[in-house]
Amino acid sequence: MTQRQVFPRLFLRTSDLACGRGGMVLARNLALAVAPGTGLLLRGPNGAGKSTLLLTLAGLLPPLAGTIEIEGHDPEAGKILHHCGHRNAVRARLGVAETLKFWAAINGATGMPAGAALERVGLGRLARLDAAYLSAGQQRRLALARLLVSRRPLWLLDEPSAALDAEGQALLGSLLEEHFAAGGLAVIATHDAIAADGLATLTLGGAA
Ligand SMILES: Nc1ncnc2c1ncn2[C@@H]1O[C@H](COP(=O)(O)OP(=O)(O)OP(=O)(O)O)[C@@H](O)[C@H]1O
Repeated sequence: MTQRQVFPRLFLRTSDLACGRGGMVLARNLALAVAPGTGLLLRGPNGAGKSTLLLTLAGLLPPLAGTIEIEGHDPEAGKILHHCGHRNAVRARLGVAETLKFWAAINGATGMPAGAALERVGLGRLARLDAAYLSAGQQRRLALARLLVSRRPLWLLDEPSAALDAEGQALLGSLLEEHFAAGGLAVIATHDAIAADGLATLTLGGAA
């Protein structure tokens, strides 16, 4: 889908970045450069540090060295990133649409209405179901819908295609391409092939 540029032109850059946790350095000397309308796939074996790098970029873990810069970011413009971890943040006894409205209230209802976002990810007919009853792939789709109800330019996605069927994987690719067409950026940890234009790859080392 063609979409006009809606985000400010942001560049994510790191310089000599090192990240790790539990006393371990997992990656060092990272010079990432992610331009508007593009994404970076993080690959590498289990334990290589992909999730750790995403958490560091999200500001949820401190860098061990180096800097992370978002060029072009106006601090007055509000939050710029979504960090979507590999858990889906679904609570029992909250309906599917209610869950999404909850996230829109927390993160800002700046994107699609919840109903439209559910339709977009293929969950429209399940809007009233208890979200805890969703299958693993459906919960992953609900997590993707969170990206749509609150518009933010930088998506940091940890295993976004886990449990998705082939149609869900194609959906993920098209959501990324729409995000890129709007000038958004993404960094994605994955073991899967993600089919979207505008993706480069960084492989992290480390032992399984
Ligand atoms: N809180 C913690 N304290 C100590 N070590 C941790 C902690 N959390 C993760 N680790 C370790 O950090 C290393 C990197 O984990 P991380 O989740 O970043 O890897 P990953 O590349 O995302 O792996 P996977 O492909 O399995 O998802 C692992 O060896 C893990 O055991």
